[in-house]
Amino acid sequence: MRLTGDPAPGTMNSSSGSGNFLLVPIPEYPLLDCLPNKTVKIVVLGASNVGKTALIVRFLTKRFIGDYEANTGALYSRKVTLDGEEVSLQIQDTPCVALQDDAEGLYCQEQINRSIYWADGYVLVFSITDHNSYSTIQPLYQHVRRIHPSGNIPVILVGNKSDLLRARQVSADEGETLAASLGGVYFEASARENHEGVHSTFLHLCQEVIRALGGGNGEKRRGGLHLARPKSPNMQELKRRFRQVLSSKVKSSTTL
Ligand SMILES: Nc1nc2c(ncn2[C@@H]2O[C@H](COP(=O)(O)OP(=O)(O)OP(=O)(O)O)[C@@H](O)[C@H]2O)c(=O)[nH]1
Repeated sequence: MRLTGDPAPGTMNSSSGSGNFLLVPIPEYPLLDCLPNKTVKIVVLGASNVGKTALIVRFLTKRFIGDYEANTGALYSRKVTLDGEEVSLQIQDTPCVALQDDAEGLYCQEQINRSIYWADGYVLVFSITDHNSYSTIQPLYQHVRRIHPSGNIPVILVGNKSDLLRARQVSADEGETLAASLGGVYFEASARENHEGVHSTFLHLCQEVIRALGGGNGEKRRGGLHLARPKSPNMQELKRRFRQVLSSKVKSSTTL
């Protein structure tokens, strides 16, 4: 989901009256500031209501948010320190995916396909309280594979809402078995109750991505379907600002 009344992609609303609502801005920085060869692009994917937005927000802000509106796919940018080195991290939230009636194919918006193509690493999320959301993971992974048919795909599987043990429909064993079949690691997490668990989950994936990229983005796999980078409002805004800066530079150099 998208944050209610999100004033600008990449920032958090600061005017909501909800007690549960987060008031802390997520710092955004221009693409030009991205560290060369040190940009990690992650996409968070999963069925409806599993806690994709809640996990991202928890990771970036240490806070849990309760109020949302439908997710339109915000992109969050952050600098993080990994193993003592600064890395530019971009995390793409996505609208939900759903299984088709035959339970094999996926309803997956074009915007999500773009995000999958763009990303270096994948957080596949289900809710431990919703077996259907677990069932979407395997087809979802196959879908990612179709877009990136060759190469290593850094992926982690997250069983969210681990605070709701009494409502559990998916066992930890099922999570681990599925993660192993995808070639990733399984994490159980609670965006609601535990920041540390969520934090180490995302950091693990960042490290996997850096390893897979071999320290440089230039080597990124290119075998798959060619799709443009996702057009999140955040990216549009950054492009607009970039154009603005360029045109002001041109103007000032021509007036000299
Ligand atoms: N108990 C509990 N509730 C959670 C947790 N994470 C998220 N929720 C709640 O689950 C609901 C869905 O969370 P979202 O983060 O919006 O889920 P989403 O996957 O982005 O949802 P879509 O927009 O439908 O794709 C919200 O009511 C959250 O408050 C969790 O760890 N524990």
